[in-house]
Order: sequence, then structure tokens, then C-alpha cells
Amino acid sequence: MPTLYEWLGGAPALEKLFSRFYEKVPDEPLLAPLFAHMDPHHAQHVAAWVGEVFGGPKAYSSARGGHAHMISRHAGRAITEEQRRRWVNLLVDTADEVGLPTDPEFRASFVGYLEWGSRLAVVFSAPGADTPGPEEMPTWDWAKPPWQG
Ligand code: HEM
Repeated sequence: MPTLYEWLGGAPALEKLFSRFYEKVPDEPLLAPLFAHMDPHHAQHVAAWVGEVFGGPKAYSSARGGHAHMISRHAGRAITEEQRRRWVNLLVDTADEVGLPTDPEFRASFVGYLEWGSRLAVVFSAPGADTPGPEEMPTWDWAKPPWQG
């Protein structure tokens, strides 16, 4: 069974997805203020995170410090539901634009992860929220196995 990482095209496909996504963010009034000072390599960092979660190489935990670091980058940002929804919608639009696989099984798993992760980002970014201590990197797998004729 291929991993989600392999199925979507590996690191090049994820880097293309997130580079394009963060190119568009400054034009989104709801999102632009949150990302006004983002690290110039932010797109690559998020691509490495998602790749590792989807079964790819441990690129995020070896280079960026893993789960605790990712949580700390959201802490205190008070992400609203409207911002979360815009982030997810824009990323799904960008997935179509850059040609990520459109098969039902892949998209169900992909969007399931975006919903889960983005809702956690809202929880952990709330003012005064308790942030968890160091934890294993999460992993994400097929909601339904890919159909292969
Ligand atoms: C599945 C959902 C999400 C994933 C996988 C994700 C992933 C990440 C990662 C890995 C980082 C840290 C990058 C680094 O190592 O420096 C990060 C930072 C950040 N994320 Fe998220 N994120 C998600 C949802 C969201 C949402 C919904 C928002 C807001 C609408 C958001 C806003 C931010 C911001 C503002 C930063 C800091 C950017 C900077 O200034 O460098 N994230 N995210």
C-alpha cells in the first residue's frame, strides 16, 4: 500500500503546493495579518511537516524539532474559525490548481487531515491555552484504501 506521501507525489508535490499557497496568502485579507512576518522558508517547513505526517521522511522532526516546535509556532495567535476555514478552503483550491490527485480516497484522507490539524491549531492558538509537552509526531493514513484497478 503506498503512503499518502507517495501517492500525492512526495516532497516536490508538497513543496509546490505550499509555495503556491503561501504566495497567495498576502492577497487574503483574513489571513494576511497572521502571516505578515512568516519565515521566508515557511512553505518548505510546512511541506516537510505534512510529508512526515503522511508517511514520508522524518524531515520536520530532524530539522525543526518535531511536534512541540510546530505547536509553539501557533501558540498565542488566536486563530479564529473564519481564518481556519479560509486557510483550509484556500489550501484545497491550491491542491486543485497544482494538480494534487483528485481521486475520492486521496481527497477524503487529505481533507480529513486538514480539518483535524486546523481545528487543533485553533485550540492551541487560543489565548491562555494549555499546550501539550513534547509528543510523538502525528501520523495520518488512508481513511479508505486507494482504489487501484
Ligand atoms: C493541518 C493544519 C496545519 C498544519 C499542518 C500547520 C503547520 C504548521 C507548521 C509546521 C508550522 C511551523 C513551521 C516552522 O517550523 O516554523 C506552522 C506555523 C504557523 N501556522 Fe500553521 N498549520 C496548520 C494550520 C494553521 C492554520 C489554520 C493557521 C491560521 C489560519 C495557521 C497559522 C500558522 C502561523 C501564523 C504560523 C507561524 C508562521 C510564521 O510566522 O513563521 N496554521 N504551521
